[in-house]
Amino acid sequence: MERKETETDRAGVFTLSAWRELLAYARPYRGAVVLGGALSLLGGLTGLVEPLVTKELVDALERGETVAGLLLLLTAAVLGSTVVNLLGAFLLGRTAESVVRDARVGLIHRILRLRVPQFARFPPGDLMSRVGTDTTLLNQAVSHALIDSVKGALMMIAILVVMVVMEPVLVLVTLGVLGVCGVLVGLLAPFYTRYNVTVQESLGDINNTLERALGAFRTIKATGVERRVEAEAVAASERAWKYGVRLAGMDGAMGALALMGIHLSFLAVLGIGGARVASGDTAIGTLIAFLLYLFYLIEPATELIDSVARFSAGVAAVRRVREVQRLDVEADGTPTPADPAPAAGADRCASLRFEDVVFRYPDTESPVHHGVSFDVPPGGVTAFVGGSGAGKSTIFALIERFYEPDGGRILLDGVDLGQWPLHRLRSGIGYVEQDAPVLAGTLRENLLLGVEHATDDDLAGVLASTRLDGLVARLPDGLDTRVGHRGSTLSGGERQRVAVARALLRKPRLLLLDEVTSQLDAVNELALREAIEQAARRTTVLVVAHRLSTVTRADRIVVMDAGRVRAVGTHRDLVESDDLYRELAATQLLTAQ
Ligand SMILES: Nc1ncnc2c1ncn2[C@@H]1O[C@H](COP(=O)(O)OP(=O)(O)OP(=O)(O)O)[C@@H](O)[C@H]1O
Repeated sequence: MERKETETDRAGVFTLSAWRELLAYARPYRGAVVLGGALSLLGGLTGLVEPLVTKELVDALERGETVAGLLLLLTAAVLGSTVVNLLGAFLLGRTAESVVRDARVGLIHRILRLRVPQFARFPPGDLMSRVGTDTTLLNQAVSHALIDSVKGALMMIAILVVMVVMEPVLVLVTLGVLGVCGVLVGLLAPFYTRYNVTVQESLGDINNTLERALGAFRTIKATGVERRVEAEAVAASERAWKYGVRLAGMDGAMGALALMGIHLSFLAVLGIGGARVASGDTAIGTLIAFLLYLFYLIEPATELIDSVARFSAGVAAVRRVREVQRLDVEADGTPTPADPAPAAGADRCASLRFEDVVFRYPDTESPVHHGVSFDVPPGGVTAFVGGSGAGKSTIFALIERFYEPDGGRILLDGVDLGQWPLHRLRSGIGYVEQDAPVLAGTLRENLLLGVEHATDDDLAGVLASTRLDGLVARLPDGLDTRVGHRGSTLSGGERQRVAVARALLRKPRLLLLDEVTSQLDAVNELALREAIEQAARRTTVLVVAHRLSTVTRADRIVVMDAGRVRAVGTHRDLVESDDLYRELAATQLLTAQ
């Protein structure tokens, strides 16, 4: 599968700006981060008292003194550091979870409000993996990379300071050995980053492949391409496995290097320190305490190395999350509770006017509309007919403001569409898309989508007019029957009628119906046509239809041809005046009505 070049590919991952982006996520929680970090540090520092007390204890034993007080102090230090560590870890863990929640909430908010052209840039599977997997990696980056690296570095500094105070010569020995291991880890780090990015991209590829296939499950089966889809997903899984294994190897190597460094330092300190004890330059208690501190370095050193790993995974995730957050969203597409009630006159039929509208879809060569003009007075049925690709559905997409025209004007009730608050505009429109989508859930949920306030009488009336009442009576749980993924347990015609019923329940001022009778039998088509004509008494209805039989009774018919309005009139007018329409009528209706 072809993969788009992402910002992550172009920018590399170990950049300063990546750190800044991570910090930006943690900024709202800086209080908690500082307190949690301070507690963790304090816990670590409290633990550092233990070797010092141990040294005192050994010295006291050597001098034959009583050690009960020191033992009590030691116990208090252990308990104190445990409690403080626990509090710190909880606070930091909670912060990391909060950062993930914020990122998810932000992404969900943004994705649902994306402008339609922006949404088309990302496959849904990719967007979902950004909300799910990438935000989880963010947790790792914040809790491990950001916090643990700072904490680990501070702890190491604190421990080294204590060690310098105790025995500077042995610190030099320790740093020499640890330095060599640190350089080796540094050499491995870029590989770790690269492997991590590949694993994440491969996971995204699996998601995309499956999402594409599961979205058209029956087509995949009917065309027999299960093996090909499987091969694509398996190839991506293999790639994730291959690089995952390399990462596991790197993880092991980096951890082993850190441990080896500590152990080699231990041996070097034991050798050189032992000689210094023998020569009387160092007390035995000091050497024991020093060696204990050396082992205390294991935790912060491992934390630091772990942060490198988590950070490299997290930065790519941050960038993928940010890519979505930078996309354009609609300013006011959804109503808020504070929005005022609909304006006076909102129950009137809408009037519509297209004035010389020019429109080209983003990233396409030529316009779809080359100066489309027509007038629709309030009420009645206006039908759009014309060849496939003439630009009929695009008219509806422009009315809903999924796209903005490149030229000309569209006026609703005499007001330019751009002047309408988006949610106010859409709340007055009932729109049924060409493939009449039905969502997973119950029939009732589908019908009441966006019209939760509809009364039982409204519902019963609409069910009767769309002839869905018979279906509801047959279903085991009536309106509460689940309709499957994308309404898969309904027939095509039933799905169309559910979509129309949902639009009618909105009691719209403008009803846009795109090919809503294509899958209906003659009886249901006639019934739906009557329901639409009834609705046209209180609503302005626009329909796109391929079958002329469905629109011959329309109040006006707009004939479109290659992005232009060719003629407008009633069926009778057009049969007389327009060649293309007459031809369509002759082939479809056989006899002009
Ligand atoms: N999102 C899109 N991006 C790019 N081009 C598009 C997009 N949607 C439609 N088009 C193109 O715009 C042209 C007009 O499409 P439109 O859906 O408006 O035609 P139509 O008259 O409704 O056709 P049909 O009767 O087949 O549904 C077509 O050539 C189509 O390929």
